[in-house]
Amino acid sequence: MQPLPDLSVSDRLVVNQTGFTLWVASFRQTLHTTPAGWFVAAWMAWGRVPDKNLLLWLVLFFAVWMMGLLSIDRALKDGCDQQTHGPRLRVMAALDGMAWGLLGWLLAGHDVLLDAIMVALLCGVSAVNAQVYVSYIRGYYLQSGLMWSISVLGLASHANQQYTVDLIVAFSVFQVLMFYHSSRIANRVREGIALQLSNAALAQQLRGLLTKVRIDAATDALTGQGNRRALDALLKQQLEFSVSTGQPFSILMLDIDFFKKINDVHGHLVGDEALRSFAQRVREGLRQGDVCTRYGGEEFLIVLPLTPLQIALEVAERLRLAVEAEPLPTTPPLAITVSIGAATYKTGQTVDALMAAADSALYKSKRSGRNQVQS
Ligand SMILES: Nc1nc2c(ncn2[C@@H]2O[C@H](COP(=O)(O)OP(=O)(O)OP(=O)(O)O)[C@@H](O)[C@H]2O)c(=O)[nH]1
Repeated sequence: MQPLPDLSVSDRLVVNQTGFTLWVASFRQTLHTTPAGWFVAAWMAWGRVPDKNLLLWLVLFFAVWMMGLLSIDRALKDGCDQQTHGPRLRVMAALDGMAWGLLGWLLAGHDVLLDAIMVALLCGVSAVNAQVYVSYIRGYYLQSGLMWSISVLGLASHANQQYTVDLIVAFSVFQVLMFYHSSRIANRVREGIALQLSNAALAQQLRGLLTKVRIDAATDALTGQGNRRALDALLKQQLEFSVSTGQPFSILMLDIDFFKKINDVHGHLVGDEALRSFAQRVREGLRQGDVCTRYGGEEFLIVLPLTPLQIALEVAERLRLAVEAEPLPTTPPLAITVSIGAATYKTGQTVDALMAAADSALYKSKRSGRNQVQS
């Protein structure tokens, strides 16, 4: 069998494990057809071989068959780990091959018709198994190899009859061809599994990247809060919700007072740190469902779902006090204040009109001396 191209050791393990799992499931399926094989064998052999031998073979095969089913069910229940269940299931495959081989041994040398039908039956078993074991080809070599060698040994013990030699040659040619073709098909199947696995891994990686891109596209890089894009989507959503349910919602527009001075005195890096720290303090002062976004520069916009104006003013005042209460933990610590404009959605209003209302309330706060809340 050709080695698979471009597979790492771990990829190879995953491909082997997947192939093994597929084989176990198919192995279980095919065991359902085994009793049909017994029926054909018993019908052929009846009256030609001693009943005792035939019954012994049936009992032995039935035991192997039952053990096989139980082992497979146990493996499937346990998640089919190849390391754990591989050895036992390989033994089952070997016993299965031996049981069929024993049939060949038992029936060989009686008469030309019986032997020919028996070889045809074993070729059929081999052909079926070539498909069943296609994702786990080593199991096929084991199962059919044993079946072929034991039955051929049986036929060879009657090699004084010319037809048994012919049957040995025919069966051997058939088996070699089956091995050759099934190994090539198995290789294609393994390549298919490898391709599917790498596609699935790629799809998962892409899904992860897409989620990250979506989050990044809606997040302000400096403060980690929602950005303008997220705000627009959120406001649209809130407005639709409010229209359909009649529930109020409010927005708060926050602007740090004299922020320019911070940049001028301490530099832009400290200004950036102050923005991060301010955003965090605001975030900490909000309920779970409230959303803080960076509107632009040192302006932030908070969306308060299901909130009437009265409550919005209380939230705003609480935030204003929290900002004023202690300096931001920047280096150096900065004592700042914030002006806030509040507005509540009125039926029929557009998003732009609502924003304009909050903006003019903020302007009023600035005009009235800053560090206050207006609506
Ligand atoms: N460090 C930093 N500064 C920013 C950022 N975005 C905007 N700014 C600065 O924020 C300042 C805003 O100044 P102004 O609009 O004059 O407002 P202000 O000084 O806060 O005064 P009032 O708003 O009237 O109280 C400007 O100096 C901007 O450069 C940023 O991302 N990082």
